[in-house]
Amino acid sequence: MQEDMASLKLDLILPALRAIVPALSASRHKGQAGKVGVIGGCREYTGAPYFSAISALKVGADLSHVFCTQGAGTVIKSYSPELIVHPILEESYEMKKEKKEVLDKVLSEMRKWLDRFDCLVVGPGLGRDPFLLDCVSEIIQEAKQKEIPLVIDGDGLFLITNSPELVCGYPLAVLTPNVNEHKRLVAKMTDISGVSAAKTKEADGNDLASQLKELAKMMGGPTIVQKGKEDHISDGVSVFSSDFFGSPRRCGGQGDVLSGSIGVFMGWARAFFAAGRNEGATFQVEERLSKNPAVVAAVAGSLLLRKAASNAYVHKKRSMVTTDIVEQIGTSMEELFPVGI
Ligand SMILES: NC(=O)C1=CN([C@@H]2O[C@H](COP(=O)(O)OP(=O)(O)OC[C@H]3O[C@@H](n4cnc5c(N)ncnc54)[C@H](OP(=O)(O)O)[C@@H]3O)[C@@H](O)[C@H]2O)[C@@H](O)CC1
Ligand SMILES: Nc1ncnc2c1ncn2[C@@H]1O[C@H](COP(=O)(O)OP(=O)(O)OP(=O)(O)O)[C@@H](O)[C@H]1O
Ligand SMILES: [Mg+2]
Repeated sequence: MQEDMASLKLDLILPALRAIVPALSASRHKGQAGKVGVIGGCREYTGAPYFSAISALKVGADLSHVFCTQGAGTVIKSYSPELIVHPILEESYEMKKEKKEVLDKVLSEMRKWLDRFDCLVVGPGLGRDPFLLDCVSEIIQEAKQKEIPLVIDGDGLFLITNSPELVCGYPLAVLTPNVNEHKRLVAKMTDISGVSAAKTKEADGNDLASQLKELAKMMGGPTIVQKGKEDHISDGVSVFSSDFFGSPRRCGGQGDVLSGSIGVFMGWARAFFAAGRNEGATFQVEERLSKNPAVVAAVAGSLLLRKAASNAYVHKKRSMVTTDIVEQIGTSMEELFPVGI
């Protein structure tokens, strides 16, 4: 383990994490517990944006939207009546109008909603169509101007690996790379920074955790959750490892549950910090838990996903799939963040 990496103790961090979760109360209106937008869903992938968006609702957001392509829209709607689905994106192969016209239309549709979101999750099942990614780059830039938090996952990481300037310097971004995505990001950033060939070679090695803080520093703002057997989380200042619970099943889609969950915690943590409530006694319990809301949200999301995966595994063992994890989010939330505390 890296020297300055803090291994979090559950009993010490739980009071602080519980403090950011809003109370349930009849005096709160719809939307106050969170509105999340997921940008993803294309010809190939409809499961990933669904997992991310439905997880956001089950963690406790009031509204969860998906922005996807036409073809994916009907499919995602059929998975769940809970999601608000906007089939506004277009891939090159299905485009019948000029690119500029389509881009303007996508942006004008997106602008109707953008201000309302507490967080945008960009990338689960987005695909890699170049035109679609150009549209998403524009959306990211508008979201940044409005200071909307971003969780970047899946093909969103492919996009920002090719164009890191989209998120470098933006502290309201959380990047959630898996091992492959992390290696690609390290290679790109070391290349840009002119780090020596020897260092770049390190990016191919297994010691990814030790590169994490350096990577986060190079990106100068975003918090990075490097997913794996343990999740390592860094904003370039602190590095935490989250090795709570988890399961030995590696079915696809667990990262999508994580991204949607972090999206909700990000909105909650930001509101909590903005109100200055992190200065209170509860939040001092674990001094080492960061004062950066993005890090707090990442730690909470990782803890929850790993708890839900562990619970699902107890019931389903080898047949456990991501739908089983989604079903366990409610129980896991209640075990970690009981209503009424
Ligand atoms: N149901 C759905 O709709 C889902 C859709 N999804 C969406 O798919 C899109 C692409 O995402 P991705 O994760 O498949 O792409 P990427 O990271 O390039 O991995 C590709 C290959 O790399 C390998 N590999 C992966 N992890 C590794 C590891 N830890 N250690 C070592 N190797 C590892 C492994 O290769 P293999 O073992 O097959 O050779 C893997 O197959 C993205 O939009 C995402 O959101 C998913 O969310 C799942 C559910
Ligand atoms: N070897 C492991 N042991 C225990 N938990 C793991 C392991 N690998 C990943 N996880 C958990 O699963 C989560 C998702 O990580 P994973 O590497 O599967 O992401 P991903 O490839 O992006 O997933 P997805 O299939 O959704 O795209 C991590 O946050 C981590 O908590
Ligand atoms: Mg993924």
